[in-house]
Amino acid sequence: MTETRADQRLTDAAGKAGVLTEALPWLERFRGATVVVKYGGNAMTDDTLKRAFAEDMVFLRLAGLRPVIVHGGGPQITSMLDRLGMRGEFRGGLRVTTPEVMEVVRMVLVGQVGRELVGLINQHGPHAVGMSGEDAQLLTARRRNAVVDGEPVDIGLVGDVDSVDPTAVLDLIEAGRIPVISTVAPDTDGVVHNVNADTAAGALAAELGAEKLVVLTDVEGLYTDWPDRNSLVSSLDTRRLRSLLPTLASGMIPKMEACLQAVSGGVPRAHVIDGRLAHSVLLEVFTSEGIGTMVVPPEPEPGKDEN
Ligand SMILES: Nc1ncnc2c1ncn2[C@@H]1O[C@H](COP(=O)(O)OP(=O)(O)O)[C@@H](O)[C@H]1O
Ligand SMILES: CC(=O)N[C@@H](CCC(=O)OP(=O)(O)O)C(=O)O
Repeated sequence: MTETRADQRLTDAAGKAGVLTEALPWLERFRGATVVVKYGGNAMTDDTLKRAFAEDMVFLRLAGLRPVIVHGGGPQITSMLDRLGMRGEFRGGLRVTTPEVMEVVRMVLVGQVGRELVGLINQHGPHAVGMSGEDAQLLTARRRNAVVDGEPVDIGLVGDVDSVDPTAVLDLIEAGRIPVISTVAPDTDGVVHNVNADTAAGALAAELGAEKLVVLTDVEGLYTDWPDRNSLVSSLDTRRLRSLLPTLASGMIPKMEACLQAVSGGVPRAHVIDGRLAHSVLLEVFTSEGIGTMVVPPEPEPGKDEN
């Protein structure tokens, strides 16, 4: 029997309704939940993708969730350093940050990348407010002692998160806003440090008691044997992640450390997803299958209480 145009319309309509009804249990479950979304610089190279990301954040907010965005901007910083004739270098996935590089990092993250995201979201209404780790003592940094290949290395003004004061973020969330956070932060002496955005997102998700941490990047998820494309892992617990961490390379290190910190700090799930796919956040949050790699707490062993 041949399918008529009317049959086709009915099939399409049923498919669309199916997408919406599949979202219903997740809408119920995540209503009021805080979701920290880390938007990596490598996933924001395309204007269409950036607009889709902004739509997703507004969608989450209007669906009753409480999105908090922590953005990166590594490639954007590198491109500005190039334009200024300055040399950039990474050690162990972190940028070596001299005082001169720090000025560029702050200018690009706060003044360029953060502003652009706020602007894109606010094309849909007065939702987004930008802030940096410097605002209202949101983040206090502690200089990071990096170790690469077992050797201590000086990577300059790179900070770990020493403390988080989430008051200003909570105020914005309560007011119905979407905080958009740039990850530069002063130490206790007021010296501004460059904090990796994954690191900051992990710490913030734990401190806010988020329901989820979602990290958008430019790869499908975590490959246990990178770059073997057959080694993509859809779910792993923190115990397995801890044992994998020493084998990971470059940008994946801070990302998976952030997932580990968030889940160990009480966040039930952390996800690394492909930001090159338009609306990947909606697919992760509102579909039963989800996408990317999910990190969860380990099943408790009998008689043990461990994260
Ligand atoms: N085990 C791994 N699984 C997935 N990606 C990996 C792995 N090891 C290294 N990578 C690299 O890490 C990159 C993501 O990190 P990064 O470039 O810092 O992204 P972002 O700008 O989103 O923070 C991937 O594009 C990939 O090239
Ligand atoms: C210390 C450190 O490496 N800081 C990062 C901050 C930006 C960032 O994390 O950007 P992505 O998320 O796009 O990688 C940097 O200077 O590139």
